[in-house]
Amino acid sequence: MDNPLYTVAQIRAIEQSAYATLPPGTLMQRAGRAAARFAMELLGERTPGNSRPVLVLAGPGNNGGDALEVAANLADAGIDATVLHLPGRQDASEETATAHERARDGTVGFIDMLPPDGDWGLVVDGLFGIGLARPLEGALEGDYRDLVAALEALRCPILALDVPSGLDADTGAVVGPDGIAVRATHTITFLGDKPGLHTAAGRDHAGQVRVEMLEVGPEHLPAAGARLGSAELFARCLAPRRHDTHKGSYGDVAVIGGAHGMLGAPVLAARGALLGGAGRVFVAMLDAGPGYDSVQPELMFRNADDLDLDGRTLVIGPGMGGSAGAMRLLAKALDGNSPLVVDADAINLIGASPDLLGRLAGRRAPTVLTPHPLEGARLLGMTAGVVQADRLASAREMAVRTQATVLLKGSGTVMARPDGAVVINPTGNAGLATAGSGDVLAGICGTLLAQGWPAWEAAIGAAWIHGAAADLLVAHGIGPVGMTAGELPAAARAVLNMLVQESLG
Ligand SMILES: NC(=O)C1=CN([C@@H]2O[C@H](COP(=O)(O)OP(=O)(O)OC[C@H]3O[C@@H](n4cnc5c(N)ncnc54)[C@H](OP(=O)(O)O)[C@@H]3O)[C@@H](O)[C@H]2O)[C@H](O)CC1
Ligand SMILES: [K+]
Repeated sequence: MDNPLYTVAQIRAIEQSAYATLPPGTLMQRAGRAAARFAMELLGERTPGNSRPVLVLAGPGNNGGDALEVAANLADAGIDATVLHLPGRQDASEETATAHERARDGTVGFIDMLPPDGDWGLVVDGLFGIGLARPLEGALEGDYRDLVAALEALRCPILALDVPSGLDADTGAVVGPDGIAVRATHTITFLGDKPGLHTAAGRDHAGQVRVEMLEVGPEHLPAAGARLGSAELFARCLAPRRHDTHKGSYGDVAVIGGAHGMLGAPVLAARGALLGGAGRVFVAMLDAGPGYDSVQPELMFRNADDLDLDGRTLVIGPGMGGSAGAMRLLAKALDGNSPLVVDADAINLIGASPDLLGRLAGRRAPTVLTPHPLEGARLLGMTAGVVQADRLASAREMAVRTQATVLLKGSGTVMARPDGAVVINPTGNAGLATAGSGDVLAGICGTLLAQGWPAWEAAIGAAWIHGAAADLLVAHGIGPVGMTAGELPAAARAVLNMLVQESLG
């Protein structure tokens, strides 16, 4: 299944293209009907007239028009709908004015302010959609900010229309330096899915996302530059194992890292690589560390300077530090022909050295960079805040500069290629926000490269499997609170085996 993600500019183009072929108001009416159906699903099968009312927030633009259509449809279905309408300074569009009349003519109730003791069954957020032009403000401009803040105290589901109000649909950032945005439990988004619902603050604000195409056919849809990840994007790499194979059939991974005081990081990466299926996994330590891993004695420990790097997939950086020795090893790895995952301290070193950056950009073997936002910021010479303000653009820029596949970690991990293609990973949860989980991810990415996956599929697959492993742990009560990185490799192994099994049909 293809899951394209469209920019606001592309959604506007889809809207205009479809609009030209339809009577005025058709798309808004369809949006209103679809969202009212979704609202009724969320309300469950409660007896009409005997349930808590639905609060519908309608803003000044067409998002508000959608909301008024929802209210009219709910009222027609016998559901008690109350609208809080905050019109703007400008006249409403014709379709929004029509929706307003329809709601006024029916049994919809209108209120001017939020009652302090309101007991709602559901809130519908139709304040702003893709037309949000600036941060939500207080008294001077309609009290949007206070209204959204008041929603935080409610315990009922919140259904956002198109985009949670206050969120940037392109980037997933809350608009404004001290901005506020609706925290919806569900979002019904129109005419195509949007990247901002799936990355940065997007996942926390959008909740569960449903895409509603409003009966607009594929002839109106442009080519998407970004898509939402799915196992189908790497399905061609999932192969069942043959009987007549040996450990040499599944590749060697060498994890290079582990300076003094940071010996755990490469071990976690190596465990991820081993349980992800590599034939042999080495831990190449910079420091004189432990001789073996008592949890995973299959791992082979070596001194980093002594290990032959040829013919091995390398994961370089976990706990590596920034010593001259680390730099020398990194230069050697970058100059070689081994598939390579560049993580953690290795990224910091490259960020500080145009020479290393040049070596990286000149590589021909498969190369994946796995920065977290701060490492990515060092690579681009900016702050982590700027990286996070537009994660897709930042990841694309990193991919161009390094000529490598980039995997920018964070909620809604973003994979980018130098040609601009982007995938946002949909799996994972807050349990991954713990020390060492990035090391395991680098190890999983390395193991997939070692098993012959191309860089793009290895990055998408590693992010997906790592996130699904965390989801599996949560499903078993192991997290999100207290989930540890050491628990991820076994869960990732279970996910990978499930995927291979499913790929057999
Ligand atoms: N047109 C259709 O048939 C369909 C539209 N859909 C829905 O429409 C919205 C997009 O509608 P649009 O009117 O372009 O934009 P919004 O409703 O999101 O908001 C624009 C209005 O809001 C004002 N504005 C913007 N930011 C703020 C702010 N921070 N505070 C106060 N007011 C703000 C803006 O006024 P200006 O002063 O900036 O001119 C506009 O009045 C889309 O998201 C869909 O929900 C459906 O897709 C169906 C088809
Ligand atoms: K909205």
